[in-house]
Parts: sequence; C-alpha cells; structure tokens
Amino acid sequence: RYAVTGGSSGIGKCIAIECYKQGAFITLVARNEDKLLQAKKEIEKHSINDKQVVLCISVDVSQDYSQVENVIKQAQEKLGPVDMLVNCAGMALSGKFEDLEVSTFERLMSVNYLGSVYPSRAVITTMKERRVGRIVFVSSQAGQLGLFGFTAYSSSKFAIRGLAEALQMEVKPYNVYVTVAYPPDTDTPGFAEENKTKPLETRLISETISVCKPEQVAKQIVKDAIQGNFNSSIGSDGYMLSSLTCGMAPVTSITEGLQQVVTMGLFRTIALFYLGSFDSIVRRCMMQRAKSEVADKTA
Ligand SMILES: NC(=O)C1=CN([C@@H]2O[C@H](COP(=O)(O)OP(=O)(O)OC[C@H]3O[C@@H](n4cnc5c(N)ncnc54)[C@H](OP(=O)(O)O)[C@@H]3O)[C@@H](O)[C@H]2O)C=CC1
Ligand SMILES: CCCCCCCCCCCCCCCC(=O)[C@@H](N)CO
Repeated sequence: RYAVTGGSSGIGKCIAIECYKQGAFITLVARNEDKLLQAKKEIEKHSINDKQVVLCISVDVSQDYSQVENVIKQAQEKLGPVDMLVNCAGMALSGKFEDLEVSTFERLMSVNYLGSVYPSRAVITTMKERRVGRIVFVSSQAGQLGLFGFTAYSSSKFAIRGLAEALQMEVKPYNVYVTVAYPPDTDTPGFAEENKTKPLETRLISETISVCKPEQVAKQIVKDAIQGNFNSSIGSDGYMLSSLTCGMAPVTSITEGLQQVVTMGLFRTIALFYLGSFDSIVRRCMMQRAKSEVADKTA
C-alpha cells in the first residue's frame, strides 16, 4: 500500500504507475479532482491483478495539518496502513532574488517543505509501531546546489534534506527507511510551466545537464526506495553531485561510503570547472543586458 502526493501528474504519476505495475494499492493525493481521476484511469491500465485499487484524495498538502491527517486516516481505514509514502507534490518558481515576491518564498516553502512534513507526520507513528515503512522525499538537484534564479526554490528543496537526515536517524531502529531523490530537469507538465518564467541564466545553466524522462526518474526512485537507499540520483552528473554533497548524510552501504571517500577530491575538481562556467554564463548575460539597454536608449 503506497501513497503518492502529487500523484496526478509528472514524476508522481509515473511513480504511481511504477508501483502499480508491481501490484501495489495506490492512494493518489493532489488538489485538482479532474486531474486525479484522469491519472487514476491511466494508472489502472497497468494493473497486474483484479484486486488492485487506486484511491484518489483531493487535498492541499501544504495548508492545514489536521486536514491532511484526516484524509490519510481515511485512506488507511479503506486500504490499510501505508507501507510507503512518496512526497512528490511540489512546484518550482524562479526569478532574480529582488524580482521574486516575498510571498513566493512563503509559497514554495509551504508547498515543497511543509507539504512534505504534513503527510510524513501523519503516517510515521503507524510505520514505527508496525516496524515497517518507507518515506520518500522528492528534492531536486537544485536541493544539492544553489543556482541563479532559484533563491526561493533551492532553499525549499535544501530544507527537505535536513528534515530527511534528522528523521532517518530517529526512525532507523524501527526499520523505517527514508529516501531523498534529487532529480535533474524532467519533462513534465510542471517543468513546462516553470519554463515560462525562467530567467535566461537559469535556463543556460540548467542546460548543462540534459532533460530526463519522468518514467526513468520514477523507476530509479522506486528502486532506491524499495532497497532502502537514503540517496536517489539519476545519471552520471546526479551520481557526482550526490557523492560530492554527501556531507553527513546517512550511508546505506560500505560500497557507497568507500566510493564517496575515493571520488570526493576528483569530483570537487570537476565541480570547480562547472562553477567557473556558471559564473561566466551569469557575467555574459549581464553584459548582454547592459548592451541592449544602451541600444534601447540610443534608439
Ligand atoms: N520536473 C522537474 O524538472 C523536476 C521536478 N522536481 C520535483 O518533483 C516533484 C514533481 O514535479 P513534476 O512532476 O514536474 O510536477 P507537476 O507539476 O507535473 O506535478 C505536480 C503534482 O503535485 C500536485 N500538487 C502541487 N501542489 C500541491 C499541493 N499544494 N497539494 C497537493 N498536491 C499538490 C499536483 O496536483 P494539483 O496541482 O492538482 O494539486 C501534481 O499532481 C516536485 O516536487 C518538483 O519540485 C525535482 C527536480 C526536477
Ligand atoms: C561534480 C559536479 C557535477 C556538477 C553538475 C552540476 C549540474 C548543475 C545543473 C543543475 C540543474 C538543476 C536542475 C533543477 C531541476 C529542478 O528542480 C527543476 N524542476 C527546476 O528548474
């Protein structure tokens, strides 16, 4: 029995499909009911037995804790206790620090961060009691490094990591495992939406890494979550970033720990070149803007 917030679109929907293919019962959590029903239909096409169910719950995960707690309780009464919760509801907004409304910082923090706290808080007691459980947080590569345009978004995704590290230390003795996923740009409706307002700098820097398919991202996340890996990343850049930014994150295996120890210096060296190229993108864009302003004035 899996619950997926943000399960009606993009990465979340692909995660739900991936789990359904493995025979799971799914609860989808999102706001828009039409999108939920649409996704339910699509997911049900992938059933492997006729007992499987997709339950839809319409709620805003970022608004009111007691509301979130209630709907999760209802879902657990219908389908039984949640074995895996995937916190995938989230959104991105970008812009220069001074151009972003203060309310944007509040909004991203409540959807991306509190929207992961509330559902997790609602399932954790039962998971600990049962000595069974997986909690997945979907952060972002922008939750591993700060980038131009992401002052509001990056901080909300960094926050998830702090939550996940602390929580993992608490729940590990109860056989509950936490996974944090750091996807790169992924081809989803949410990605199309955020691209409408993305600054040029942010776009150019992000294009260092190619865009992924949501199916591929979902597959990796589900695999890592089932294995109980703390870290879930995609591709060779994802691997390098995770290794480089491992810090005091929990370690899942001796192999992982050894790889981090051995590769850290090399990856930092590579990172210095990336950082240099990002700075030069920012400087070039600034000069371009200055030039076109002068041209506008003289025209
Ligand atoms: N696509 C990308 O490039 C990347 C995405 N990510 C992260 O992955 C996650 C999914 O992204 P993606 O698939 O692109 O997003 P989409 O916009 O395609 O889907 C977002 C899902 O979350 C739901 N949702 C949004 N806000 C809320 C809310 N307040 N309460 C409940 N449900 C909500 C949406 O449904 P509804 O609107 O009906 O509520 C929808 O089901 C996000 O956390 C995003 O930050 C990370 C790295 C890269
Ligand atoms: C050894 C060091 C390797 C360094 C690699 C550096 C990679 C930088 C590119 C980061 C792209 C950020 C994607 C954010 C995705 C996201 O969350 C979107 N939804 C928001 O746009």
